[in-house]
Amino acid sequence: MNQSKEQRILNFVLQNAVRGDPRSVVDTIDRYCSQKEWAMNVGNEKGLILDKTVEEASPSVALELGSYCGYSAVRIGRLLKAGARLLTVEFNPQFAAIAKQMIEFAGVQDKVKLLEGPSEEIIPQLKKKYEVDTLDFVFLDHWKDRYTPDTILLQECNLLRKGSVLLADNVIFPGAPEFLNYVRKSPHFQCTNYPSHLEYMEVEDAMEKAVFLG
Ligand SMILES: O=C(NCCc1nnc(-c2ccc3[nH]cnc3c2)[nH]1)c1cc(-c2ccc(F)cc2)cc(O)c1O
Ligand SMILES: [Mg+2]
Repeated sequence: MNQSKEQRILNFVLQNAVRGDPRSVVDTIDRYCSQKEWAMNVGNEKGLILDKTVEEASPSVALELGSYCGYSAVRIGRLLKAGARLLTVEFNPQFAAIAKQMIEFAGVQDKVKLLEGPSEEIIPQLKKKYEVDTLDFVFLDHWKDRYTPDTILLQECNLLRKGSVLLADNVIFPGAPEFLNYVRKSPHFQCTNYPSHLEYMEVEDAMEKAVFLG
């Protein structure tokens, strides 16, 4: 049975990156996806915006929606301070299996935990089952039509506190117009747009930061 693209990306990392070195895993995925097969990792250009936002937020507890191959989980995990943790949600079992191996190879498995299931099921479990009080940082990179309902769900579950930082990928391409409209109109969010490009392409894209005001 021929391999999936995600399996090919993982194999390329296992053969070409340095085990335990998150930077080499991220760079190796970017090399493969820019030279051989495009894939929907956040990429290095938007990845630098992600890095800066994570460093500024310096989260103790972070959530990622949409693990895919684990590229941004590794990217975020490498920046977390001692004792901090990232919970990353993936509902596609094939993607989850790849992401888990990517996270372990990169050596960030002590900081990053992959939760398998739909975000609408996992988010309401975060407090009780995963011992989360509030989230300091949320990276939205899953299905674009889930950004708004999940942002509302995070509020309903009291998972955001004054200063919680949401960062959303792809608000231009593929686009998340409803989410932009929601957070920019809401008195509970302070928004900033970061123009960029679609990963590995010269197509316009952007990330949106929305800080919860309480
Ligand atoms: O669909 C995307 N990302 C989402 C994957 C995912 N990985 N996991 C989930 C999940 C996780 C928990 C969930 N719970 C409920 N739905 C869920 C969906 N979704 C995506 C697509 C593109 C893209 C650009 C240009 C094209 F021509 C085609 C595609 C670019 C990007 O940067 C993306 O992030
Ligand atoms: Mg994305």
